[in-house]
Amino acid sequence: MAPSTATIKLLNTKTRKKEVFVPLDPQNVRMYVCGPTVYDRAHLGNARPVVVFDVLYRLLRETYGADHVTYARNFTDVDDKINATALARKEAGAPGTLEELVHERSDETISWYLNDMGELGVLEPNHMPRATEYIAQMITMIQELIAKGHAYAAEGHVLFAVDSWREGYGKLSGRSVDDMIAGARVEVAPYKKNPMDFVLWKPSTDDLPGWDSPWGRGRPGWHIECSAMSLELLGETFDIHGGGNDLMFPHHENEIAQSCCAHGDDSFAQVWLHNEMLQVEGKKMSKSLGNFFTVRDLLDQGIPGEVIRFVFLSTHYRKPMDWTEKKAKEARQALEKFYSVLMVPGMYAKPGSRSVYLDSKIYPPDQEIVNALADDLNTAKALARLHEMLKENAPDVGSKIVGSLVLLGLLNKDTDIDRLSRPAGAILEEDRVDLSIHETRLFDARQAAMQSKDFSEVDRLKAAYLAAGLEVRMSKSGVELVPGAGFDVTKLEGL
Ligand SMILES: Nc1ncnc2c1ncn2[C@@H]1O[C@H](COP(=O)(O)OP(=O)(O)OP(=O)(O)O)[C@@H](O)[C@H]1O
Ligand SMILES: [Zn+2]
Repeated sequence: MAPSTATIKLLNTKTRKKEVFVPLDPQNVRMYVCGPTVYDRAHLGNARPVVVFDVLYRLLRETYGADHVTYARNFTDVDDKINATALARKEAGAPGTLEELVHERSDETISWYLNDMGELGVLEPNHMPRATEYIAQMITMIQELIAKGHAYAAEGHVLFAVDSWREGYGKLSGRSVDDMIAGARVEVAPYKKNPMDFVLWKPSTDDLPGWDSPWGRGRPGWHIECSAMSLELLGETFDIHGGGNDLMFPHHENEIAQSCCAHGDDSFAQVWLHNEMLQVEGKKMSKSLGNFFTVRDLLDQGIPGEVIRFVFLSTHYRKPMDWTEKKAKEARQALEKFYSVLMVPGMYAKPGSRSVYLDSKIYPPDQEIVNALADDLNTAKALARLHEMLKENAPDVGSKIVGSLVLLGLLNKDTDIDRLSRPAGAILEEDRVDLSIHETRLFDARQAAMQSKDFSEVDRLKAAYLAAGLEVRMSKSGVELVPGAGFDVTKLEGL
């Protein structure tokens, strides 16, 4: 693809200025984004940075070429909350050691996360490191920090000595160490030399996950994970570091302190980008406040992922936003219009199918949309431009809409462009064929059960069909499966 030529400008939290983005190496533009702690389903707030940085990833790929961008987003799989879930399962009688249950919980949460984010049209990053796979690198970095006088061991812990880097600490978030100490109300652990010192390593109990280290069996602190993984995957310096603005202090401030002190210069990330929070009645949506709903909740209510993504894109990433039904409705209507432009069989839509030809053809996006994104990810402006394009009569406007929707992550080769305009539960010819297979299967199972008197397979199938939103009508002459409003054909897969 011929890369488009827009100059990218980004508002750098570090300098508080909108700056022209100049990559360290245009052949390999590198971005690191702090990923989730994998203890439970992602709530809608957690999805906001994922979508925001996916838009940036797509823009960078468009600008520098898809093979010239490296994006890493981690999974934090060392955490008390994961341990607590595993412990609860163990107490409820689940088989396996606590360590195995911890691993199982992380695996399960990661697969939910990737599925849910996939529904929002999010591309998978090039690297998705799990903290537990980089413990050796973390230990090495901690040893370097101790050797350089930036960290000290005490009572099985290792702490970063904030006093050793007063000149740099607090710059990102705009705080001075003295103010921070004055404002600190936390009870200070006796092994800390300074109340602001933070944990690099801490002891672990025998039944919980832990690793051998020069300071005894223990586990890493959260901040060192990102410093070690970004170093390993992207190098000492890289272009962009992102995350929600709730991470700016202390997490990102601490990452900077660790990395700059370990590397011995003040390089690390060139540009820091922070998204604002998704809110509920003026407060951050968060697990601890309990004011959350998950991405999966919305998908289960029949709100397509594209609609959720569209709602995110309608607000600039640096502004707080909330989720409302009105926004979802408007997003759905807008997408319906854009997709309807594409339903020209043989042109964009595959004949007799609901998806778009994207495998073989490349549609360049509209330049004004690229420009809007290049201007500190002005997604709202990009969407406004899409609306304008609907009114244009130019012969290539359809292909530009396709290209722009692809760039925005609102269209891919699997998108069912007809879905939004179909009434909920409406069944297409292709799906009917599937149902007749299932009807025959249930019928045969019942015939067999009459002989064997073992109805377990019949019960299993019936339960699965009900769960997929089908009404099961059984009579002597046959079986009929009737889709209800909540029918979800994907739930029949793998039966
Ligand atoms: N309400 C929100 N709006 C936008 N981003 C959020 C919100 N809540 C968390 N994030 C972001 O989600 C990502 C994952 O964060 P993390 O795993 O720490 O969240 P969590 O502990 O599950 O969430 P919570 O903040 O609800 O306790 C981070 O980049 C964080 O900034
Ligand atoms: Zn991080």
